Amino acid sequence: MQAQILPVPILLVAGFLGAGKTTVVNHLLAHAEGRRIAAVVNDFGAINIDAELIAGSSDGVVSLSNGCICCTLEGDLIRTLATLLRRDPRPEFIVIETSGIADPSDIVRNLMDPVIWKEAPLETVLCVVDATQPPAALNDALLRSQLRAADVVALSKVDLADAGARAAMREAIRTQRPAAVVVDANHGEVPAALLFPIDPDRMPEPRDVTPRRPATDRFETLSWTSDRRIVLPRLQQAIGKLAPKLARAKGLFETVEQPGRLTVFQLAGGRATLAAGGAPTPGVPRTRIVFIAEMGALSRAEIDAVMQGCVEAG
Ligand SMILES: Nc1nc2c(ncn2[C@@H]2O[C@H](COP(=O)(O)OP(=O)(O)OP(=O)(O)O)[C@@H](O)[C@H]2O)c(=O)[nH]1
Repeated sequence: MQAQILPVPILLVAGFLGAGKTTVVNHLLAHAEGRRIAAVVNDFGAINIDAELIAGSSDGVVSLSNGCICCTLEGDLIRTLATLLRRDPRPEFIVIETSGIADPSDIVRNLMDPVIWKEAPLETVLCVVDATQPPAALNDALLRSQLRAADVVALSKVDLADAGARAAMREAIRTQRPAAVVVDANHGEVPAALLFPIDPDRMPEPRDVTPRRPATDRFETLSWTSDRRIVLPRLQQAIGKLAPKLARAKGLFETVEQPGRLTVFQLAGGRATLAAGGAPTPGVPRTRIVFIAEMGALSRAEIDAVMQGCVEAG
């Protein structure tokens, strides 16, 4: 007798640039508690930064010691899912992190492919919303489309927002998406019970998806790499100059001040942070930064000119 193959539920994680999606996915992977989770992370530039933040490792599939795996979405989502479903052991849950500039309804439509739906039905759409942003930010068309698709909304960065701001944001979310459950996600923590099904045999209902709207290229991504090290005070000055034009930036680099180890740089919601990263990988450029801006806000020449001034002399 052939063993029954259980469907593998999919959790889709949406949210605006820098909202905290990777932080939620990281938390899920780090607290998998025996669940074999496969995470598909989105890489928005030529540089594979998300995967590195998750596992401290690079290229393609990363296996974690707790049985979870992680891969970047390269090209076709359906093909990536088919590859994951063929793995032995098979994942029990799949988490897909969408790009911060994606309308999730496009991905939901793809996931309703009948073959994929049978094997890996979309269980939950989670939208991560930055609690430090003003509630009016939810009026943005892209954010609205992300909220509209959500079953669960996770408020991120609640540690940085006061009670009044959090309540106002919750209210604004409820107005736009009354059907969603809204929870606080402190440093990426969302209760697993809200994201994964209790009954593995129950198939989720197919979803209504709004008709496809023509895609508009609203953001552009500019990647900058160098083999030279960053001079930190110069970078801080440069980011101050570029920040008003940026929707998001993140990077990994070695600094003159701390040679031999990487620094992780993040700019999200207008807030820049630096954190310690792992060891540099031989053969990989010392400085890798991805900048995302609204179309036309920032030119490649401007990035080049500003960033050239931030690295040590050659
Ligand atoms: N203080 C605080 N910082 C957070 C929290 N969640 C996320 N962050 C920070 O916010 C920044 C962006 O978080 P990410 O998880 O990378 O955001 P993202 O949505 O995956 O970003 P993109 O994929 O680039 O759109 C990082 O510097 C995180 O450390 C939180 O709950 N509290």
